Amino acid sequence: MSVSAAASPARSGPLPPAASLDEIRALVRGAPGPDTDARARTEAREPTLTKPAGSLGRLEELACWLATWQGRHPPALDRIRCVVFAGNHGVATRGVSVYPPEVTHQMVANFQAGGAAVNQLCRANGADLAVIPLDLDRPTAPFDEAPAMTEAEVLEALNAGLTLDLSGVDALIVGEMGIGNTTAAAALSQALFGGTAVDWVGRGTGLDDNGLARKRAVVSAAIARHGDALRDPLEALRRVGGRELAAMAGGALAARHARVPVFMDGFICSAALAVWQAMDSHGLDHCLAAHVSMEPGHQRLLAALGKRPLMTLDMRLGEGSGALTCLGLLRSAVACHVGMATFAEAGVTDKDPA
Ligand SMILES: O=C(O)c1ccc[n+]([C@@H]2O[C@H](COP(=O)([O-])O)[C@@H](O)[C@H]2O)c1
Ligand SMILES: Cc1cc2nc[nH]c2cc1C
Repeated sequence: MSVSAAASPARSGPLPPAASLDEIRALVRGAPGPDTDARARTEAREPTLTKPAGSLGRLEELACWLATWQGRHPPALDRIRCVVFAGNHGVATRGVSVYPPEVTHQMVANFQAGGAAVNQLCRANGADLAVIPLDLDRPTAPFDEAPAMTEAEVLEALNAGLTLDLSGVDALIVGEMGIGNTTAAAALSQALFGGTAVDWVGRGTGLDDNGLARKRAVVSAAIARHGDALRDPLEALRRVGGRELAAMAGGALAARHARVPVFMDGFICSAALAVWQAMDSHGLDHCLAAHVSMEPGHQRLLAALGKRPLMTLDMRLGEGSGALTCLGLLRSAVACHVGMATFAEAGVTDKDPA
């Protein structure tokens, strides 16, 4: 009874690395928009399926959104790629995390050995995993004192995501690991959306009240230190972001160009990708908020981005874990849209047209 499959559009290979931040800006300006034909075909099929109109709630919207941003009808979620980027942060020396920076390296080894949450969640939810450590022996500069990265460094990190090969991939999850990176996410969120450190800074991996006060002071000092330079979103990413944040942003931009929807994970992932929406109000239209994390800044950030999370699971792990956990829901949306019989096929009487 399933809808007949339309030929998938040919996927081009990976994008070449950008040679400058201006080339990144040009990729944002030239990003493809929604596929209105695929959207129209999904919207036309949905009311013919054997259920009361609207009764599958958000699953109906999800099927339509997936088709729109995959650029094909019917949508598919057979091949999900999760890429976890890891980076180290100079700001981690400021007492802003309860874990020491060497945990980043140690967790990368754990990912590679298959022992982390992300490994189990990829297996349980049918996603493949790539782990990309980014210069772990070269932490970024402490950004309350100096820009976290040089232009060459942020470009290299952006390119780690931009050059991902997404051929044949139906959706992308970008995850991260980096001790200290909730401080970077808070500073970047404040740079992009305003407010105060109290609005954006949370306890991360578990700070006590003194630690929280210290972390707020570090973020406030960074915002004051960089001042008006933070008005340019890419410059904000360079000054108060981190390598794994830049790489996740690069991955989401590559996905837009490859017509691959992105399922956003927690606070750090959302802050990194927010750079594209700060540059272009439609820059994250191909990205969906899978869950809202316990880090309080995440709720505020999703509100600023106009995104309603699919689930609230009280998670605050990172690694792409929240997005991976939502895959069953997304696959449910596709399965119903693709596999259900229509009223005509099943001989079920439809409601009277109003
Ligand atoms: O995804 C989230 O919302 C999230 C919230 C709190 C912590 N984390 C993870 O914890 C690490 C950062 O925490 P912290 O306290 O060192 O800044 C980093 O590796 C993240 O993946 C992740
Ligand atoms: C152990 C550990 C695992 C993580 N995974 C993502 N962030 C993390 C932070 C810590 C501390």
